[in-house]
Amino acid sequence: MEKPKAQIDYKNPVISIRGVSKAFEDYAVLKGIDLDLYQGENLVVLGRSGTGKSVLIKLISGLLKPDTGTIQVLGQEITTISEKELQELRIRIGFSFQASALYDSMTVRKNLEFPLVRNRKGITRAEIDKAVEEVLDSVGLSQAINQMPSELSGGQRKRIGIARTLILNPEIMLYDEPTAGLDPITCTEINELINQVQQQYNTSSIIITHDLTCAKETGDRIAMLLEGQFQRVGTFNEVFDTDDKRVKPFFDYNFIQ
Ligand SMILES: Nc1ncnc2c1ncn2[C@@H]1O[C@H](COP(=O)(O)OP(=O)(O)OP(=O)(O)O)[C@@H](O)[C@H]1O
Repeated sequence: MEKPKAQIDYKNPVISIRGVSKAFEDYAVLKGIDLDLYQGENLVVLGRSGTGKSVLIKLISGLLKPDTGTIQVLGQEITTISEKELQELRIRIGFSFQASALYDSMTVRKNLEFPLVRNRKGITRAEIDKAVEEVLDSVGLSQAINQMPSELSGGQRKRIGIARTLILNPEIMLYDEPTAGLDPITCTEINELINQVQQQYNTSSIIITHDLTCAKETGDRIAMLLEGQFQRVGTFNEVFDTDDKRVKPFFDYNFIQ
């Protein structure tokens, strides 16, 4: 799959992380990391299990505080803002987590309405219907509007989960393991959807994964987290064009071209 060319503003970071460290007890997970996510970019964070990818997402969303360093998100310093400012900022960020977290007892329509009704006070019935129809069309599942989540495949549930995030028009998307547990064809469809979202919604995204096909198909840049630091950052080919003994096996084991 050829990735469509994205409009990326490399002068405008929407997330800027500097010197961030995080330890639990005496176990140092992140050891002074620096990372920028640029406007319009898909940035893939790659790393083995337990390297701190989820900790990174929690730091960016303000669920965890770093021991040292600064984290600017959409121009605000997340480590020092108030709880109210943090709540407002989080509405501008879309979270697509491993478990799509749909409400099993609600139809697709109701699942999609939920974030709108909760976060957009005064929204009218007609506006809600229009937003639901538009977002379902974007993820290619208009026909599923009255279905229950249990009637959908894993890939379809993933799409609805992404739609539920997109309905609030987030400026930043955080995808945590978007292809986990999906078959290879469905993985490719989700990768295409991530690229389509980048184009259509002009989002800047961090995609956390250890799926190298996902990394290759979606990432404008890849940041490889190894031993608590981003050891390699660049395009897919730049990151893997190395004899680094910590990187090579990752490629050889995971990826068959
Ligand atoms: N709240 C916590 N308290 C103690 N240790 C934690 C906490 N959160 C994370 N850790 C530890 O930090 C390390 C990194 O965890 P993290 O969940 O970020 O890994 P990951 O890279 O996301 O892994 P995976 O790909 O398996 O999800 C792990 O060793 C984990 O045990």
